[in-house]
Formats: sequence, structure tokens, C-alpha cells
Amino acid sequence: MLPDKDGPGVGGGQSSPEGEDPSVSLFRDYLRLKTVHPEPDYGEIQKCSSVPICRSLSLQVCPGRVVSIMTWEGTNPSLKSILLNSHTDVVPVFQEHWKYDAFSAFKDAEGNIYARGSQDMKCVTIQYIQAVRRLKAEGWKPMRTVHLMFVPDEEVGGHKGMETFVKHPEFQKLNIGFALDEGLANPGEPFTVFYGERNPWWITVHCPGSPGHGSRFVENTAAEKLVSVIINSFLDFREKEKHRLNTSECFTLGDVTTVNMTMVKGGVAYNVIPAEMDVSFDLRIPPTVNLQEFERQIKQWCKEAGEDVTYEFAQKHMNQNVTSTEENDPWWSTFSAACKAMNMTLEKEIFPAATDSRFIRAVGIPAIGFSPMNRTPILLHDHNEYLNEQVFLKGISVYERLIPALASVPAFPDEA
Ligand code: MET
Ligand SMILES: [Zn+2]
Ligand SMILES: [Zn+2]
Repeated sequence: MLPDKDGPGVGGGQSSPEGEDPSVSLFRDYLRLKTVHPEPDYGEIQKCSSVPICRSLSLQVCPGRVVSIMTWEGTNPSLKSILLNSHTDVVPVFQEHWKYDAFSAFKDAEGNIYARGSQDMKCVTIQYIQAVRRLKAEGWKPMRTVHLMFVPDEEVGGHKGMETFVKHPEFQKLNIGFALDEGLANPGEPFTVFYGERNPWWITVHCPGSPGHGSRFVENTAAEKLVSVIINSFLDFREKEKHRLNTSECFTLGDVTTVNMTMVKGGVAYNVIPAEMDVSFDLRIPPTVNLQEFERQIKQWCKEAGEDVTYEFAQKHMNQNVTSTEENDPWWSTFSAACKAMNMTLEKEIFPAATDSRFIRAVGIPAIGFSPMNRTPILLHDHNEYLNEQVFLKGISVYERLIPALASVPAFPDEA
């Protein structure tokens, strides 16, 4: 249970080290919760996801998977609300490559806090909470309702999290008009904001072939199809896209398609030619690509490999909605004006990976991906992920300005 004031309290409530800002202590306590895949312990989150703002709701969307929502009701609750979304899970670590225990939240002499989730995205969760607490303490009241949402399983595709929850009647009841979710750090002075995402396609191609003795020139083997056609076609395309990215000044990673071969399966013995070999790819496709045409291309590669070559998807996101960043869009203009008033420079991009925003945008709600971290290397999913405490604290002040701005967007003509 999070305390009403600024003090720490998550996961056993360790006291603040001498002179440490209580928000930093709370952040470090939260980082120590092992919500790490493949078996995230979400138990403590359920206990602690509570700020006495107004009402809170916990919904088991799937067995063992809870979405928690804390609602700060607006003075005009019939207006569309603001969603502050964050996921509670983190990706695994290779501890032997870390300087410190990835779940100890060690802070070095420069104030860098090392932990899995320090950038992705436990920082944002605590920043939302602390900003809301400060606003509440100041006596400020939102006009539009503000929801803080804590979602499990983003890192494994969101099937038991946001993908399911956006179809739930309770989600509809939240009446969301605009959402904030995670972004990425920016190593320079500006902050990066994301108005869309690439579509993740996770594909496995099955290549059957003639088996036989490993000493012979058997015709039509699985390995020939796999290597000469499938792997070559996908990786040639990868080279072309890499070239396109490297030769265009204005492109970022989110503007091209990435292809990575991530798994290969097949074979039982050195001297037995296998009857099937499979290969899997992680594809990330920008919203500007014609997805039907792209799939036709994949079909064509498979056909060239052999009539019996088939494919299946483990992820195939098809929605290409992007959020308006036109100056006449009330949400965007409010968001960007608030940032400008804080002297922040914004860089607009397509998110290169995937977040829960894709499910929010797919149901027609505008969403901006934003994690207020500048002067910070991008270390999500990497060894030695860290965030500096000053950058973290600055982020709370950023939300302290952004939340009132967004919650005060005047009623639209179609709103009551
Ligand atoms: C495609 S599921 C999303 C998992 C993770 N956020 C990623 O981008 O890989
Ligand atoms: Zn994330
Ligand atoms: Zn992640």
C-alpha cells in the first residue's frame, strides 16, 4: 500500500537513505519488486497500487493477471477522461553482465539508479503517482477525470493484459479521450514523443523436405529451402531496409521495416537429413507500409521455396492508426504547448518496438508514447539499465504540468 504522503512504502517499506528524495526511495523500492518474466510476481503490485485519490478498481482480466485502475474523478466527470498508462512487468536479465544486482536498485555516486525496469517503465509509473500526489496536496482538482492504469504482461505481447482489457466493458466505462503511455530515453537534450508504432509480426516458416541418409545428395531437402530461399529472401530484404535507413537523413528506426532471424529449429542427428526445418523472424513494420502487399511478398518467397512451404504468425498486429500531431488537434496542441512552456524540445517519431499504445490506438483512442528521460542513453532491455535520479525527479515535475494541462482541455462540441 502506497502511503498518502511522499514517503516510501512499496515492497516492505524501506526507509529513505539519508538525504534522499522520498520519491527516489519509492522508485527504488518499486524497482526491487521482481515482476520479471518468465514468472513475474505481481502479488506485491496488487497490494501497493493504491493512492488515496478517489476510487480504485482491480480486475482479473485473465487468471493471475490483474489490471488496476486508480481514478481521480474530475469536476466534470461526463467529459472524456485522461489515461496515464504503465505496465508493471519487466524483461529478464543476464545477471552476469550487470555491474550490480538488477533488482537491488543500486545508486552510484553520480545518482544513477541501476535496475531492470528503471527506464522500461517503472520510472513512469512512480512519476505519475508522485505527480498526482503533489497535485492533490496542492489542492488542485482536475476538470476531466484522470485514470492511472497498471497493466501486466506488456512484455510478452499483452494478450493477458491490455489486448484483452480494451475489449472489456469496464474499459469502455472509463470513457477515455486521450492516453499517455511509455516512450524511450533520448541521449541528447530533446525529449522523444511517439505518435504511432510499427506493427509487430512474429512469423515462423515451416520448410518440409525429403529425408534421407546424411551421406547422400538428397534432392529437395528442408535445409535448401530454408537457407537458399527463405532465409536469403528475408535477410536480403533486411539489408535493403538497413541501407534505406542509413542513407536517408530524415529516417529513424521507426520509418523502415526491420527483420531479424531469431529462432531456427530442426534436425535430430548428424547423419539424418530432417523432414522439416523451421525458421522464425521478428518483423517490425511501419504504419506507412501496405500490409496486404507485404504479406503477398512473404507468400511469394514461400512459394519460391516450394509449394509445401507454409508459415504461421505468433503476432500479427494489423491496425495502423496513428495519433494526430497536427497543431489543430486539441490533445496534441495542449501536450506540446505544455512541453514548450517547460522549455522542452520534442522529437516526433514512430515507436520502433511495440507498447500497449497499439491496443489503445486500435480502439480509436489517441495515445502518445512519452517517458520523460533526456540526456539518457537508451538502455531498455539492455544490461545495466539505469536512470539518473535527477532525470527521474525532473520527470515528476513534467507530469505535474502535463496532467493539469490535459485534464483542462475544454469540452468539445460533442461532449456534454
Ligand atoms: C510484440 S509484443 C511487445 C513486447 C515488447 N514491448 C517488444 O516490443 O518487443
Ligand atoms: Zn515497456
Ligand atoms: Zn520493454
